[in-house]
Amino acid sequence: MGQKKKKLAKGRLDKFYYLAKEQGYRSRAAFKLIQLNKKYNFLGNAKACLDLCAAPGGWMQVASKYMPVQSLIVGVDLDPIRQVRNCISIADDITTQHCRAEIRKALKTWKVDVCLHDGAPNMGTSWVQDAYQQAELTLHALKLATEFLTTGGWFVTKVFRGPDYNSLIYIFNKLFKKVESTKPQASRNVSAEIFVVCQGFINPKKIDPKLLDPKYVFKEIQEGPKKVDILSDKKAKRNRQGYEDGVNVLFKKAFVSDFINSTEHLRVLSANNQLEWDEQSKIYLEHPETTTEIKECFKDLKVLGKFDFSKIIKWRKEMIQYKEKLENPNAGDELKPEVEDDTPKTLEEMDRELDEQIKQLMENVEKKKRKEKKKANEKKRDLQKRIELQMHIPGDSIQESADVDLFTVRGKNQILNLDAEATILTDSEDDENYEEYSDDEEANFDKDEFMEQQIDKQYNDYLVRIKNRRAKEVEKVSKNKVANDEDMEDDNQDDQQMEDDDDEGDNEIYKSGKRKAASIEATTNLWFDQDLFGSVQNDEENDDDEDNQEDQKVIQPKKKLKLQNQSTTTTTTTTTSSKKNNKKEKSNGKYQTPPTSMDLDNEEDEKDENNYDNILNGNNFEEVPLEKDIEMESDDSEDEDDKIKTLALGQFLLRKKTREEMYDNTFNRYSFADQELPLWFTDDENRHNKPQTPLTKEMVNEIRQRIKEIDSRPIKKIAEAKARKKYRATKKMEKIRDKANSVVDNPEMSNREKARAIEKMYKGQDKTKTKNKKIVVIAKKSKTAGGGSGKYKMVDKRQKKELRSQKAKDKRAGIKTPKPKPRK
Ligand SMILES: C[S@@+](CC[C@H](N)C(=O)[O-])C[C@H]1O[C@@H](n2cnc3c(N)ncnc32)[C@H](O)[C@@H]1O
Repeated sequence: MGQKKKKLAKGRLDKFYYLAKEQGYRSRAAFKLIQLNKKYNFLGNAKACLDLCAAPGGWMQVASKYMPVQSLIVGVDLDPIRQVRNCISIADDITTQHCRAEIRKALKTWKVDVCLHDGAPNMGTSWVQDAYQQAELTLHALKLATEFLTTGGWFVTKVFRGPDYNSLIYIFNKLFKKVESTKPQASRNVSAEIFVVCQGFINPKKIDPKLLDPKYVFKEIQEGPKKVDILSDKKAKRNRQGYEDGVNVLFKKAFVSDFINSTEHLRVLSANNQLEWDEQSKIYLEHPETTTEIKECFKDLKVLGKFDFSKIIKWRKEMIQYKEKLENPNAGDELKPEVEDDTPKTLEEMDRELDEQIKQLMENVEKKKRKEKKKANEKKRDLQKRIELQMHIPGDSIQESADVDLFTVRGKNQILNLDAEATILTDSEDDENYEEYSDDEEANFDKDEFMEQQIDKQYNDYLVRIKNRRAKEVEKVSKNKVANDEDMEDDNQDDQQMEDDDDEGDNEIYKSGKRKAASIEATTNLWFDQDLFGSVQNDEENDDDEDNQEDQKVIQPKKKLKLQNQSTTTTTTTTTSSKKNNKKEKSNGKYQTPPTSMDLDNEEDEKDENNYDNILNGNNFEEVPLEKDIEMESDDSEDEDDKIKTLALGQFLLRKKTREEMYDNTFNRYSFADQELPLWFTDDENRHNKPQTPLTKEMVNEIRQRIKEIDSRPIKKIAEAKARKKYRATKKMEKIRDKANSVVDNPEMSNREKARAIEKMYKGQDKTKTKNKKIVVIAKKSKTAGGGSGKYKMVDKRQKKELRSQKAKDKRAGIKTPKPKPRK
């Protein structure tokens, strides 16, 4: 059990272990030989191979696989080797003479091209002892190799990097032309093993036995290789290959206290194989962090991974703190006063602190304000949406009016307390709202109010100027024309209205009240102008219409009409209003549809002038078309163009982004006719506020084209029938093709017969050809048909019958009937 654990700890079950299992190799060592052979290819041409220390036979399996068939492979090991295909195995100690004789027996007169050695003596005594035993075993293997290797043969051996490594390399170089040390991938990095590939066995006639005597060679080498001059090779090359001495060569250990106290603790970890618990470090053993895992890790540092090292390093940190605590138990308490600094603060510092606190508070207040503002905005947006979704009727809720107030432009009346409403401000909820504003904001309102006053004054002046000009023109006309009573009356009314206007201009309270009333009405109208209320409105209007049928004209407040125009901006559906209707309205000349197209631009000025006239005349009324007309028009079904426009607009509703864009575009801050707007602004707004539909000519054309395509499609049943017909035809053709193929493949038929048969099959399939109907002329009795002069076939019922019976008779008798000649 313990051994198994050790194996797992060293991570022995690596990829080569699994690969060996998968590929049926008896040991993972097989891959070492595979890799060595891949590099040097010593097995490819070898006819005989001697594998020393071969159990359990992994290398033998590889040799058998890579060497040519029927080559000789002999494996020797202390342990018996299970039979490997085409291999001879010997169980013996390679250091003995008996083994030598056994090998000789197995090889007979043969010499081997390759001698392999992967021997590992029983380890576990001490590192130095193990290394020596390994070197000794290698030398024994070399001895056998020199005996059984053919000239130019290969000797591949495992060597442990240790003090005797260089001695071995020295000997190899004496006996082989080329010696190379290599470490195949399959050999673990943590292992001190290395493979030496010696190629080109020199096969000297006489080899000094001392060269292969371990005790002598290793001793002599340590004392100085120059003394060993067995082969009188004076130029002994110094081998620079292999691993440096000192690195992974010797088993090194250090004390745990060294690791903890050293400033180069990482170097201590990397340079040693083990950390030992000395007297000094025993204090750490009591610490709860010194787990058995940590202790195990210290036993073999070379097998540790990154995670283990990080654990050890963490442990070291804790131990240092622990040590400091042990050495100076009051260290923690001494630190406390430094943390809680009770030194009195200077005035400056206190000031700074206060400033910071104030700043923080201010920021919080600002944040709160912003949040409230945002909330109110959201509320308003929500309300607008609710109105849009017809979930809410403006003016119904008290809450809503408060919100609207908060976001409407504050008229001067509210601020200056000039009108009745303004006086109420002092005790109303508006007052509370007003108090929310800071001094700066109040100053801003004062400025705004002043500016508004100025603008209103200028605008009134402008109106007076226009009024005067108009009056002069009227005067001129009246001089040239014969003034009738009606005109006179109108003028008088105009004058009266002008006077009234003037009065109103002076009386802001009156004006504002009137405007407000108009605005409320406008808002109501705007709401009920939506399509949803169309029928209701029409019904009502219808009723009115009945009352006013005789007059043929109805008079509506001017603002209502204007806001009806505005309402087109808030509802997209109004854009689909009938083109026909527009035409009718235009022809009517009394009412114009809301400015839905650019064509109306030219007419706008004229219209505006009329509006101004109305304002000047104090009418505030405008002629509108008959309600009857509107009703009739609205009853008409939508024509093609409107359908197309609706469809095109509908496309914008499909995507969230375009839908919301369109939705947003229909709103502006004046959509609901904010109260207390300056007159000049509302006038201007009415003139320019036009619905902006995102439709383009291309889009409309595209939809039109699409509808055309849909219209041109056949009805479903016909299309299905056609498809069925086509399907049947294709099936039939497929069948014929199969038959034709079988005909083509038929070896018993001649080409001509094949062609004829295929032609017959395809005959009648071409539906494009019209059938030539045979014209049969049946002459009645002796009469000739048609009386034509050309050849024709006479068909006589009796003759036909006779001919048929004659044919049958002839057939039975085996006579070929001649064709009857046509009668002329
Ligand atoms: C690492 S194993 C060899 C694995 C082998 N190359 C393979 O691929 O299966 C080392 C072998 O050397 C053998 N060995 C050690 N000392 C030996 C000796 N003096 N004579 C023969 N075999 C020996 C051990 O019995 C062991 O089976």
